Amino acid sequence: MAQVQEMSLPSLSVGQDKSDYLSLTMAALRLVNPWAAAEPAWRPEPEDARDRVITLAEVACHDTYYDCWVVIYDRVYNITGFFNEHPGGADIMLEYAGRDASVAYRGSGHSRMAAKALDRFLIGELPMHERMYRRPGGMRLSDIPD
Ligand code: HEM
Repeated sequence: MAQVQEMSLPSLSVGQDKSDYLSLTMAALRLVNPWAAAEPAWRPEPEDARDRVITLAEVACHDTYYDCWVVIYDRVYNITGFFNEHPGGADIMLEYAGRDASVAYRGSGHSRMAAKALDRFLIGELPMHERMYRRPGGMRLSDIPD
């Protein structure tokens, strides 16, 4: 019995490579609960990534709970991991995964605080020819009929 313990836990002893211990722990967590050990819910985008030009076709590829981009006023946001934090709930946002959510966002009467919250998810903007709002002569939401 003592022999089995020595053989099965060699990398857990003090002084061994800590990364082995960490990966073992993460693997064990994944077995117990696959979501708990997944990637962190939200990670800030590097500053320069915000200047990226992202097409609607690329946005459309990110249309799941685990990988979700939306377009709001011609800007592209990666809201993966924000679902459970959203005061309006996850389902409502998931409906717009990979799509333009400008009208829904506007229609829900979001506050300035919400607009500020958006900023942390910004990853880029649409090319000029795909924009609806932020271009010369672009649409104004107040012009949209009821
Ligand atoms: C994508 C980025 C979004 C962010 C950062 C965001 C953020 C927020 C925040 C901070 C609130 C709290 C109230 C406020 O301060 O306005 C809120 C509420 C709400 N959001 Fe969003 N939201 C987003 C997208 C959406 C979308 C696409 C919808 C779709 C309709 C939506 C629907 C709602 C609703 C219905 C509420 C009101 C919840 C309540 O008062 O019970 N949100 N959101």
